[in-house]
Amino acid sequence: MQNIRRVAVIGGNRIPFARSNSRYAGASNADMLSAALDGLVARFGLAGQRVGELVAGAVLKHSKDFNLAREVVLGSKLDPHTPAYDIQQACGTGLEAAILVANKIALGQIDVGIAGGVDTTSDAPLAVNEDMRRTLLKLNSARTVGERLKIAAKLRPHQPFKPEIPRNAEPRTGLSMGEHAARTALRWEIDRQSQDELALRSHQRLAAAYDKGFFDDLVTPYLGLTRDQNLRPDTTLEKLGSLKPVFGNRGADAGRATMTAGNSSPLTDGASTVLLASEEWAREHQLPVLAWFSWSENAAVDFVHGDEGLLMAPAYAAPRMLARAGLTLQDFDYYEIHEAFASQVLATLAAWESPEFCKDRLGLDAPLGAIDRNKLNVNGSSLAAGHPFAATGGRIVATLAKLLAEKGSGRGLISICAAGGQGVTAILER
Ligand SMILES: CC(=O)CC(=O)SCCNC(=O)CCNC(=O)[C@H](O)C(C)(C)COP(=O)(O)OP(=O)(O)OC[C@H]1O[C@@H](n2cnc3c(N)ncnc32)[C@H](O)[C@@H]1OP(=O)(O)O
Repeated sequence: MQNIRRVAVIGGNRIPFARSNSRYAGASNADMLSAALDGLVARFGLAGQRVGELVAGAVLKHSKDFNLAREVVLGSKLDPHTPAYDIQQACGTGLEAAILVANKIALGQIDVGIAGGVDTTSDAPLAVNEDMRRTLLKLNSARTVGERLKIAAKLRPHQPFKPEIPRNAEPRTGLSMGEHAARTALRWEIDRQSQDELALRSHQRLAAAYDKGFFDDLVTPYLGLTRDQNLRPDTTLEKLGSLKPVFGNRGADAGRATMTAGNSSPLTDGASTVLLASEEWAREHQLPVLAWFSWSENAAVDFVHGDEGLLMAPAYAAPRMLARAGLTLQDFDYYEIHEAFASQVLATLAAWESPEFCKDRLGLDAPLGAIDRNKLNVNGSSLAAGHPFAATGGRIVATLAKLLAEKGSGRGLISICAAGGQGVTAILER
């Protein structure tokens, strides 16, 4: 085995994120990931090149897309000898793809790789119900007309018309991401005003970043969109405060519900890609390094049997990563905490500030403490940009790497909560 090598983030490219069932309603995962990849290939002169590996994923995937990443490579200008495969780690997919690529580069197994992610809730896979599915499979394998007629005769009239539509819910609890987050918001007493303020800042900061051209070399226009469609530069605290709660608004605690369409990330379509390489590869190709991909850590919580919140795993992952890296929570210039919900970000920060949580759950003598909120999601995050599940990690890695490059030095923490009670965290440095 070779020595561990430094891993460079060279850059990223994504398409503007669109509201679900809107501008990209006619586009597939393959269309959008291809658009993001084409932009990356063009920006970094990768046409005709064999890249070490392309790792990508989608949370909602059609069965026909069994290796979406490879299909997208074959449709791109990359050398078709570029190996590619799909992964799925819920909303952590894009970051996990970057970690996998980075680890192979670090170990000397590849010199350059691309991480990608894409999702569309507009073109979600829709399955027929279980009875129908099994009947159709039997019909497909029947050998004679007689056999087919026998199987078809068993079909009940309602069967074909009862599709199974994918829900944004946990299979083990039946609760949606938002309903789980609402419980966590109550547990951590996250108030409505703080959530709305976080949402407002996300919109204001994303709009300001677009205005000053920050995304000019990170986002390529697609299907008529030049900016993220969910971005509302003119939203106000009053408007956000007037929205009705949409999660946690049933049952005994309905009166304490705080989560609205304004302080929850919206259902979104979009794709992102990130180019990672060894230092030597970057030098040979005369491409500047934006930042170094230095640490990562995953965690999972038992939200089924225990009282840990579904989206609280990053609160465990980040401290473990800090311990391994020999850093404190305050040793950062930027914090990129994925805004699945404003309440999720605020609950994570509250946990790190809590002496009880840090002692009982993390086994620490003292709380991790507060962060400087001015360093949090400085160019906005998922509340404003939207959250096409698997594409969010790539958006964040590219944004943070460019922030570090512009600053010239420093360190940034990435934290992404994921369905299934998981969390993916990483550190970029320059
Ligand atoms: C999956 C993982 O692994 C981990 C994770 O990240 S968990 C997160 C996963 N994502 C989710 O769960 C998605 C959660 N979001 C949703 O389900 C939906 O977006 C939602 C239920 C919250 C809202 O859906 P919706 O009602 O269709 O939203 P939408 O119509 O856009 O907004 C409702 C209203 O609020 C208004 N609004 C929304 N945001 C606003 C803002 N920032 N400012 C002002 N008004 C706003 C809209 O204008 C709209 O007003 P009208 O009714 O007057 O038109």
